[in-house]
Amino acid sequence: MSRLDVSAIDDGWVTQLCGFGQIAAAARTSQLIAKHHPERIILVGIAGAFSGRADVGSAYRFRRVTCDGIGVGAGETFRSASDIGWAHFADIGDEIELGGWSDTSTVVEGRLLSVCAASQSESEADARADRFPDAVAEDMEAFGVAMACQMHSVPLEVVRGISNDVGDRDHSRWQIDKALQAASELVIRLLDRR
Ligand SMILES: O=C(O)c1cccc(C(=O)CC[C@H]2O[C@@H](n3cnc4c(=O)[nH]cnc43)[C@H](O)[C@@H]2O)c1
Repeated sequence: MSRLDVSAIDDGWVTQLCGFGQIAAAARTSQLIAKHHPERIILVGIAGAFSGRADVGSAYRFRRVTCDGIGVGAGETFRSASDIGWAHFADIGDEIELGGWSDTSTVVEGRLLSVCAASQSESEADARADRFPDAVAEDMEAFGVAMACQMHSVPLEVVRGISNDVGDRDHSRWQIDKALQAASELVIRLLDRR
């Protein structure tokens, strides 16, 4: 079974699961922040890469996360919360800046797109890639975690290992172990440069 190897990470860090999808991740993060009062948080896991924008088996650290899927409509007629003039909460819109580490050398340009339902075909992936020309990868939790962190004023870093191409539903092609290994290594490098 694939797992993230966090054995090399210093004491003082608490490792917890955030759950699946934006809602579980936001609620769980808020619960964990209330319990542990962390100085900072790192979200680590896997994500899909938009074609040609990231390599399967590599890991990336992101500067910003954008929510896709909360708003009105679907497909080409979808309008996001910000598009229709709504904030998600107070001054939090569809996009949240990440970071908090002084060293930004391993941060990738381009955004992480955090979706409610993963793209299920190449055409859905292409449509999302067209709507977000600077989106590097797609995940399902980062925006929810970022929302909770923003509300609690806790800096968040997001590290995602790329396990698959966005839209690819054939799990036999996914490289989860390699992606998690790359993500572990990037987190350890990040902790060394704090
Ligand atoms: O069964 C499928 O076809 C399928 C397609 C995409 C994602 C899933 C998941 O169950 C995602 C689990 C988990 O991993 C992250 N993740 C990994 N690859 C992707 C992706 O291509 N698009 C969105 N999320 C992805 C995600 O954060 C989930 O937590 C199943």
